[in-house]
Amino acid sequence: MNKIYITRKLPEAALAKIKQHCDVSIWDEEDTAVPREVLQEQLKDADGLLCLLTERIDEQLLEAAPNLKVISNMAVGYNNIDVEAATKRGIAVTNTPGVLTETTADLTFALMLATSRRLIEASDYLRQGQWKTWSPMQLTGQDIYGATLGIIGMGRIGESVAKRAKGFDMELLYYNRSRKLEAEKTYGMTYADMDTLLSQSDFIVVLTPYSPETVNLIDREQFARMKHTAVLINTARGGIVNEDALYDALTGGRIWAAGLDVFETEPLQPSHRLLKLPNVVAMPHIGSASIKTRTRMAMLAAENLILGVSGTRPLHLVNPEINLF
Ligand SMILES: NC(=O)C1=CN([C@@H]2O[C@H](COP(=O)(O)OP(=O)(O)OC[C@H]3O[C@@H](n4cnc5c(N)ncnc54)[C@H](OP(=O)(O)O)[C@@H]3O)[C@@H](O)[C@H]2O)C=CC1
Ligand SMILES: O=CC(=O)O
Repeated sequence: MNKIYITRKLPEAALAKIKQHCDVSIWDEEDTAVPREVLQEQLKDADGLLCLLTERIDEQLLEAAPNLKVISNMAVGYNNIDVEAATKRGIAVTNTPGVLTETTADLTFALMLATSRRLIEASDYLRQGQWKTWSPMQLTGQDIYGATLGIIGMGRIGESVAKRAKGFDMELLYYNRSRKLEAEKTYGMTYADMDTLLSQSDFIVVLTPYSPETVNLIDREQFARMKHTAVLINTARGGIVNEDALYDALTGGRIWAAGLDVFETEPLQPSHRLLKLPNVVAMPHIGSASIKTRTRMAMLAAENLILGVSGTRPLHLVNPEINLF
C-alpha cells in the first residue's frame, strides 16, 4: 500500500476514504501545526502528502522526500508549495478549487457589511457599557446598497461576489489580466484599468492568487488613488496588500476601513498593530470555514491524493506539465 502523510486532523469521512486505499500516518491535531522536522522525517518514505496552506513545501523538504508522487493541498491557493521544484521532480501538485467558492464569497460579503457598518465596533460599544443613549450620528458607517464595488481578480470567487453585489444594487467594476465578457453581461460589470477602479470604487475587494506579480499589488501608490471613504477587503492572501501602507492609510484617514481575512504573517499575533485599529475587521483566515465546505474540500483533497498515488490523473492538477498521467 502507498504510504501517505497527512498534516492535520481531517474530517472523519475524508480520512476513512484515504485509509481504504493507503497506509496513513497523520499529525492528528486540530490547533497546532505539524513541526517542520516532524514533516521532514515523515516524508522520508511517503508516497503522498495531504497538506494545508500552513505548510511550506519547498525544495529542501522535497529533497528529503525521494518517493513522493503527489502533494494534495487542501486549499485552492497553492502559493505555499514550490510548484516548480515539485514539477522538476515529477511530483503532482493538486488543489481544491470550486467547492469553496460560494462560502468564501459569503465571508467576503460579510466583511464588507461588518466593516462599512462598523458591526464589531458597535457590538463592543454595547458590551462595554458605552451605550447611554441613541444619537443621530452615533456609530454611523457607509452604505453598501447603490455603492460602487471594484473587484480585483475576477475568477470563481470574484464572480460569486459580483453575483451577491447585484442584490445590493451595487455598480460593478472589475480588473483582471484577461477580460471576462460573459461575466460582464451576466452581472452588468464594467472592465476598468486599475487606476480607474481604485479611484471610483467605494469598496475594493482583492481576489487574485498570490504570485510574484501580485505581491504588494496594493501599495502606497494604490492607496493614494482611493477615495477617503473607501473600504478595502482582502480575502485572497496577505502580501498582496502591503501591510505597512495599509496601516498608514487607515491611521492617516486615507481610507475609511479594511476587512481582512489574510495577513502577511499567519497566524497574526494578538499584539499586531492592525488589531488595535477600530476601523479594521480582522478574521483568522476563515474564508472557506463552513462545515459543509471544509468537508467537501477534505473529500476533494482525498480524491486528488488517492488518484495521484495510484497513477491516475487527479481531478485538479496544478502542474499538468509533469506529463505522468
Ligand atoms: N480567505 C480564504 O480563506 C480563501 C482565499 N482564497 C484565495 O482566493 C484566490 C482566488 O481564488 P479563486 O477565485 O478560486 O481563483 P481563480 O483562479 O478562479 O481567480 C483568480 C483570478 O485572479 C486573476 N488574476 C491572476 N493574476 C492576476 C493579476 N496579476 N492581476 C489581476 N488579476 C489576476 C485571474 O485571471 P487572469 O489570470 O486572467 O488575470 C483570475 O480571474 C485564491 O488563489 C486564494 O489565494 C481562496 C479561497 C479561500
Ligand atoms: O485560503 C484558502 C484557500 O483555499 O486558498
